[in-house]
Amino acid sequence: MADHNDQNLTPSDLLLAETQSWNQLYFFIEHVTLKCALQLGIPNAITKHGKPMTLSKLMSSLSISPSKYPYFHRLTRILVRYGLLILQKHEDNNVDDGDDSKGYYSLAPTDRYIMKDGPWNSMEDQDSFFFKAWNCLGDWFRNEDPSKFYTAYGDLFWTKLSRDTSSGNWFHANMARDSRSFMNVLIGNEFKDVFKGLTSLVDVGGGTGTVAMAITKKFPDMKCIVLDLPPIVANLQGSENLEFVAGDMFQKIPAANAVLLKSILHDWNDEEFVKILKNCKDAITRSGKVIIIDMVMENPELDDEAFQAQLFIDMLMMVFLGSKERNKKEWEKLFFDAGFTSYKIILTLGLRSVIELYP
Ligand SMILES: C[S@@+](CC[C@H](N)C(=O)[O-])C[C@H]1O[C@@H](n2cnc3c(N)ncnc32)[C@H](O)[C@@H]1O
Ligand SMILES: O=c1cc(-c2ccc(O)cc2)oc2c(O)c(O)ccc12
Repeated sequence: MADHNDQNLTPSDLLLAETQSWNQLYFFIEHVTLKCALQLGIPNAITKHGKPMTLSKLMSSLSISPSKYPYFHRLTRILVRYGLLILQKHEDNNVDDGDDSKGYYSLAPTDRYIMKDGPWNSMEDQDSFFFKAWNCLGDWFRNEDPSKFYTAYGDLFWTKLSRDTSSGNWFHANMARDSRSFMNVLIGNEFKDVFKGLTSLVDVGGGTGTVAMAITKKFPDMKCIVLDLPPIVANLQGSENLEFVAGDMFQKIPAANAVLLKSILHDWNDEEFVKILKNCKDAITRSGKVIIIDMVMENPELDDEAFQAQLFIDMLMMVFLGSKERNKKEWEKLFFDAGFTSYKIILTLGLRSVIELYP
């Protein structure tokens, strides 16, 4: 007797549903195997070796006993499936011995971003902090807390970071890596026009200054201020054209030609968003502008893989901050609610867009 749920499914539907349910229920294994690769040091071992390496050489470089070969090749097999590793088969690969793992393993191009020095890969040392907030997400939909992070910690994200030095350092180090990577693309070619002609700029929520340092290096005549919370900038040393200012963007933003907001507005709800932008409007000159670097959801320029990444980060915003990523219509409404008259989406670089906002 077919289960009542199956009665409308054909046999092939049932078999497809089985495959889909395994993939949906066990999708987390991609994350587990990536973390395992990081934990074992596979990317660094291959990078250090300097060229593709056989499985046995990889195992010995990782001090993994040959007795684990029957298991280790299954880990590398799934890492190849996920596109984290590339397997180049031996020319004379003797497929008769059934060992399809023979060949040379190298890192996929994306790994150099994810594994070696990309942002957000040092979750190892923040396993509990980062992943605890994700557990039992359903609980949050049944309570009145502002975010799942609050449900997990009894603290808002920024409050917790300012109180917990190691998590705060982990977070700001990752934001700095994200900024270094993004600014290399933005300033490294013709997109530097965004900052052209500016004599002063305030990087609001500029963290430890990675973006501001990149800008002042490229534009030495520009005076840059990094505004961030006291615990973040307290011990940071500025330079001739870079100053760290402790403050609260909800209170006041120092005056300048332009204000930069990178990965800021997606941290806040609509009311807070408008408050920040109103303070930005008060800070810039009439001929000035606000430069926003953030995601524009449902961006037709982006492919499905990028859209999925944006959905992940939107979930991240919901879980950690109770905030959201916004589509073009949502951005535009809040720009006008904050009293700005016009804006331009200058360009899209990967997941994020550069938007200029005019008073
Ligand atoms: C997601 S991080 C972005 C950092 C940096 N803009 C970047 O993209 O790398 C958000 C920043 O906003 C800062 N922040 C949070 N609340 C703030 C406030 N009330 N006033 C100023 N900065 C604040 C945080 O300390 C953090 O550095
Ligand atoms: O954990 C994050 C990650 C981001 C992030 C990652 C990649 C992007 O292309 C954009 C943003 O941003 C965060 C953020 O703004 C925040 O306040 C907390 C956590 C994260």
